[in-house]
Amino acid sequence: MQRINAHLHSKNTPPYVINLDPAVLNVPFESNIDIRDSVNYEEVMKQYNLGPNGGILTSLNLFATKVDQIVNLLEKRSKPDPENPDRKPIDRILVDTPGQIEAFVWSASGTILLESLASSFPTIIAYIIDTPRTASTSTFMSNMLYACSILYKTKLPMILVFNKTDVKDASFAKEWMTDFEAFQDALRRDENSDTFGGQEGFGSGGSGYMGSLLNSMSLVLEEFYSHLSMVGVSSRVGTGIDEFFEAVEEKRKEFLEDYLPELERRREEREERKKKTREQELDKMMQGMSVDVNNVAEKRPIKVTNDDDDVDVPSDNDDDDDEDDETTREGLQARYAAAMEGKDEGILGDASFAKYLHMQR
Ligand SMILES: Nc1nc2c(ncn2[C@@H]2O[C@H](COP(=O)(O)OP(=O)(O)OP(=O)(O)O)[C@@H](O)[C@H]2O)c(=O)[nH]1
Repeated sequence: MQRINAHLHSKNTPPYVINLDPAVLNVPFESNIDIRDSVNYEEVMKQYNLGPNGGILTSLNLFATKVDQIVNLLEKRSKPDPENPDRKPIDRILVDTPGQIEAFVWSASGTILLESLASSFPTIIAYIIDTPRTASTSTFMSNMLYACSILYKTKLPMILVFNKTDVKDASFAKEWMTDFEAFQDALRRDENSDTFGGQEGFGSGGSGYMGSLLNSMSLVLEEFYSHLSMVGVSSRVGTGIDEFFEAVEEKRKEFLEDYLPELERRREEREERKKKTREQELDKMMQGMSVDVNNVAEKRPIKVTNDDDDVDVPSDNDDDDDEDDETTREGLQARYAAAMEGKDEGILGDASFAKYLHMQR
């Protein structure tokens, strides 16, 4: 983050920076929006009696309730400001996610935040890999599987960024991703020397199980590699950063050409599904309610205390009965429809979020 932020500043195109890691102590760059300003991670852990990961997840959930405000702000900042013509509109937004990848990728709030961003801006995932720790065939494969799961979960264009190339060159990774035979050779080497997990891993050569598993997985991943861009960088030294931005540009085009139409199709499908469920629920609810209303009306007639008032008192022989019921039902229907669409903040806003939090706990 610091390196790409500094790079963009040096090109005189400062980015808009968002920090989504509630647990980070210090960040060596300035954020425009910082989750830590809105949510106190330690307080969240105390109040909800959570451990570190639960604390991060709940902080993200709390922050996700502000996503509309954030996207509105970003949209405003990405256009010229007539009141402040000297201010340059932002053209890049950097979002730093928590190191605990699963807390972001597999949580409802992570999905909400990503989908909201992607529905307003071309959004790209950069998956940062610690190259020296990915040099053995098994750690490489684990990393690729993780990246693959993120790609399929987020359905957004992805760049694999092999970092720390000042310590270990990433050419081996490129070779393994493009040449199946080269990976096979490396696999055989690791198998023979009993170094499947590399320095930090484990030795399990001899059983043949690991070898054949990795072999099959590398075949499966061939298709996955074809959808990715791969760059080697050193954040420390600054090498490969230009290639990183070239990959970003390539993926931005891909987002607009391939992902955006797909995103819109999925959104329409979801809206249609939501509408159908809403109508079905509404129907069920109104059926139940009209039964109740009739029961109550029969047993307890409305008590009129002031005869002078022009009150329409329903009675057994009142011809307007059906029409009145219909009007009440329509009125209620409209109000419930509004509430279920989330237009009535009072009914669904906080209550549904409280329920959601409860479910998460
Ligand atoms: N040698 C070398 N070290 C690096 C490089 N980039 C980062 N580091 C070191 O790797 C460590 C972790 O870097 P961070 O930037 O904190 O990593 P991060 O991905 O933000 O970590 P979390 O999001 O908290 O998981 C630090 O000690 C960095 O100095 C690099 O290009 N080369």
